[in-house]
Amino acid sequence: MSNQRQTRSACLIFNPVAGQSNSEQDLATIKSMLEPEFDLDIRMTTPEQDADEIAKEAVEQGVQIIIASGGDGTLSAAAEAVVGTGIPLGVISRGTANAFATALGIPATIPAACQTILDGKTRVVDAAYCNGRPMVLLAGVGFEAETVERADREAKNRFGMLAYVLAGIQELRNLESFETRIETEDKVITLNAAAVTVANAAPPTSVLAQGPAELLIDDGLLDVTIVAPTNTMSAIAAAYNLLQSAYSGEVANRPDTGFLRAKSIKIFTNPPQKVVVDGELVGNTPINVECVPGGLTIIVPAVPEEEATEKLEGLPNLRVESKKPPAES
Ligand SMILES: Nc1ncnc2c1ncn2[C@@H]1O[C@H](COP(=O)(O)OP(=O)(O)OP(=O)(O)O)[C@@H](O)[C@H]1O
Repeated sequence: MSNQRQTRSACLIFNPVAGQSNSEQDLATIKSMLEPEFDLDIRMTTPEQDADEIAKEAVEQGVQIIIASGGDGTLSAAAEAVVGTGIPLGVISRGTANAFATALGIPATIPAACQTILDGKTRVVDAAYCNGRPMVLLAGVGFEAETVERADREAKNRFGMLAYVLAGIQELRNLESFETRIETEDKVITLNAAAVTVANAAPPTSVLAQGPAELLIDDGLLDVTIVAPTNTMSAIAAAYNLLQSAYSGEVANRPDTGFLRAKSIKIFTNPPQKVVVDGELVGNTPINVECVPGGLTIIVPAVPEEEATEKLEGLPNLRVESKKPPAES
């Protein structure tokens, strides 16, 4: 094959143990689609060297595009490393939850994600810094952090997405509220809460981020959702209401749920609470989250993802045949 069409250089960061699929097959598919168009420098993550380190190295070496392929951990780490660099990030999601791709409107299948990268349409969106650390999706204080800690690797391998749900249900039993002080650029709010989430972008399944009707990723602002149920039953009802808000585009309207929008958010709690940033436990409160308008350049579908009305691809023994239109009588 001639190399004439290989014009763009791209670093492909690939986690060989992400998700539950066959990673050799996944890599072969990615290579077959991208190699005709890109000069691909493929780098595997290892337990010692994660996507963050590899992406930073590639940025220093002046790579044109970074493509990350793995679960949410790999994708978030690579995205965080390119915040503020202007280097476009391509995303090929192969994880358990695929929250990152869903939040950014990137298709979840490997062929569709590769096609998106080949089409090469970029979109400049916001990012954020949480305690000085880059953040792309959200920071969770309290409940969400406890849930992430519970959904460990072994459980994720066994149960996939269900691991998070099971962890969430277990956590609901120990629901505890804490004193919270939220400071924005123009307000100081004090209240009791069980979960406070600061989101730049979030998939609908990040229920605790769904207070507002819609999370805008390019408005220069962050969305705070506060959930303050007083018992397990109202926690379940609040979560259900938030899930509805995510899918219906209406604001959460229960008295134990609140939301606000700001550019800069400080959160103090008593007692200190665990904090998760983009799915990873990073420490305890207090946190200071600052929006970075236009901080991330992401490769997105040329036509925004429509709600699929049909999806059959991947089903065992699949065969689809077109029927002849019925003869007019
Ligand atoms: N070659 C490797 N061998 C073993 N572990 C690895 C390797 N490369 C990366 N890891 C580990 O994989 C984890 C990141 O996994 P990633 O988020 O990509 O997938 P996942 O856990 O399947 O997805 P999700 O977060 O969506 O559940 C990190 O903890 C990292 O240390």
